[in-house]
Amino acid sequence: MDFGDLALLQDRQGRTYLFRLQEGGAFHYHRGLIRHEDLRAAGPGGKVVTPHGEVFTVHRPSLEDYVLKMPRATTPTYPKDAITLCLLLDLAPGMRVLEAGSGSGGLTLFLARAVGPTGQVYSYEARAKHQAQARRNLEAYENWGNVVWTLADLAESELPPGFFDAVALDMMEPWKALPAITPALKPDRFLACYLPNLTQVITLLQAIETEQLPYLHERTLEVLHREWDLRPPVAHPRFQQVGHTAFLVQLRRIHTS
Ligand SMILES: C[S@@+](CC[C@H](N)C(=O)[O-])C[C@H]1O[C@@H](n2cnc3c(N)ncnc32)[C@H](O)[C@@H]1O
Repeated sequence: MDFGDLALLQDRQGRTYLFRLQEGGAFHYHRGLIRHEDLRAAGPGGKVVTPHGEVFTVHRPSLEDYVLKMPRATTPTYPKDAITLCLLLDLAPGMRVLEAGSGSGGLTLFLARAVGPTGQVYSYEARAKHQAQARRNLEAYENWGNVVWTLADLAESELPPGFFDAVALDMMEPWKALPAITPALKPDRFLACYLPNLTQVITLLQAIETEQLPYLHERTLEVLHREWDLRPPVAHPRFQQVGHTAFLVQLRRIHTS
């Protein structure tokens, strides 16, 4: 861990602080100051103690840490959902995955890691400001050199036929983009949508039925993590939990009859 690297500090209560180490820099805490030089010396997995005796552990931020704390243009796909989308899309190294919208780049980071340097993420975004933030976030954390950014409305875009192994949609009205996307997705491969509202899920499924689009609705699910507070003799579910984030809809492309 060196100057210029991202560091995550964690206090004894589990609160975390994300920042970049700078030569001459300092982390200002209400109970004392910690020099970045001391964090560099402690290294990942090490400990530092403030002049007031406050103990922090030093870490490299995981992808989950980073996405939850990175600067935002829009709310990123929640990490528990992003990793489940990779499962629902059956992603593997070397695959080509289409994504919209880029938003803050949270899901892009997970997709890029899943398909790896031999794969490619084609990330579409309609708003320049959002795309710029997504690009900055990817650059700031991890760049496999495998993301192609396109500033365009996906519903209006021309896509190469039978080109993508998977499609991930985190956008308000994904059904509007299905006519453009469908010929571009390989048969028997997956399209998954991240939809906060059940009304969106219903509209999506109705559009598939009324427009007779070639998809099987495999499943719709929610990802629920129930965290526990374990400090014996205290041992119970945490009083504050992440509640609803979104519904994940898994569709499988079939042949047109
Ligand atoms: C909730 S955000 C996506 C967040 C992103 N998944 C992340 O993890 O940071 C939705 C984004 O979709 C974009 N969007 C909506 N409709 C679109 C379309 N038809 N084509 C391209 N982008 C679109 C919006 O501008 C917005 O930035």
